[in-house]
Amino acid sequence: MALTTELGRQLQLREVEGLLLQAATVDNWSEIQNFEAKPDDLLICTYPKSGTTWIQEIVDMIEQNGDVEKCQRAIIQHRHPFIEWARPSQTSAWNICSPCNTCITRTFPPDFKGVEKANIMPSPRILRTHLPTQLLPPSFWENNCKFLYVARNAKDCMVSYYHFQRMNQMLPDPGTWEEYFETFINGKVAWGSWYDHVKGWWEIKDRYQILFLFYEDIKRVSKSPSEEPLSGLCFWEGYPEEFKCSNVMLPSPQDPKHEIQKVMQFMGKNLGETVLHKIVQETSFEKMKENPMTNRSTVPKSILDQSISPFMRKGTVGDWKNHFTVAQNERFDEIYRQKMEGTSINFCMEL
Ligand SMILES: Nc1ncnc2c1ncn2[C@@H]1O[C@H](COP(=O)(O)O)[C@@H](OP(=O)(O)O)[C@H]1O
Ligand SMILES: CCc1ccc(OS(=O)(=O)O)cc1
Repeated sequence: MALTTELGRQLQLREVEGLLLQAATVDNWSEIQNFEAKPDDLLICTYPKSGTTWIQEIVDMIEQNGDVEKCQRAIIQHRHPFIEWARPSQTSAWNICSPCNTCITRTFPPDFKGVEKANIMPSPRILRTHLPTQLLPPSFWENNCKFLYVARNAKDCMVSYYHFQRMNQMLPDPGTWEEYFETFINGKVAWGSWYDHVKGWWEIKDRYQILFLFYEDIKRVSKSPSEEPLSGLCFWEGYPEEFKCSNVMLPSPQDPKHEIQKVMQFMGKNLGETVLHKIVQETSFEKMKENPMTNRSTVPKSILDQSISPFMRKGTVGDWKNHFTVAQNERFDEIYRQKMEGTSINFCMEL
């Protein structure tokens, strides 16, 4: 009982092949590695905080042909099994009750492991993971499954992960922003280094059935001028100066449904313009923040404390500018250049 909640939080990560994962995941590692993928599985893959929930909702809306009611059937965490997810064992030392700070017998609501959920799910299955390529259960490669990878620029990812670790009682306390900056660039966070994760998936994208998307592209195209107020000055993010104007309707620089259309085609679906437009609207940050099936409001405060930071926090591109000092930005850019040397991947850091 002498363990503090803080120490309990630090104990929650352990290494597999040099990469930090949740202890409960490591405890179930052989079961996860032996997971049997099927040829018609679609696996949603992301580094944490890259827009997983967003792409899950987009994929589900496509799968359900734009039927909002059907997407309300369950919380998003239950719709697409998280294959490496396992609830920590209830008597583990780190299951210390956060309100009383002493009790270790507190029970979590029953939950199936990700692999168990996937095993009882009818095909075609849509699953999700944060695993890097080298730790993915081999059956996904053997069965030539489809992978949908979403990448987000490292700076915004770091900021989002920092706030997530502040509010997620199942992950280590991030410490100060300065401390977390070091932790993140050294890859000492759950699911490891952002650089290795993104590079790993990018490098194999042409060898397998991988649709590789960027958070920033989905964000950019998810905003259409027709949804903007028609009066007053318009300062649309991402628009060149000459497009900023007052009281007029302007053409969109890109089809707002472009990225969603790519996902639809990848999934082998064919939905009309009206349905695509509905999907764009229903998966906006504002809608998803209010939606109890996506905003994590059903997760107990003892796990996700949204009074510290909401799960649907900002949903923007470029929030890093509100966190990085000039010195941190320069240091980050230099480290980024070294770590990403030789890759052709390009990220947009602001819209
Ligand atoms: N519909 C949406 N549009 C834009 N961003 C979204 C979104 N839904 C979730 N997000 C953002 O995606 C991040 C969470 O990613 P994940 O689902 O992988 O955990 C959060 O970023 P921020 O913390 O920057 O706001 C969250 O706000
Ligand atoms: C593995 C730590 C973790 C991650 C996400 C959680 O909540 S949710 O699945 O995003 O609702 C909880 C714990």
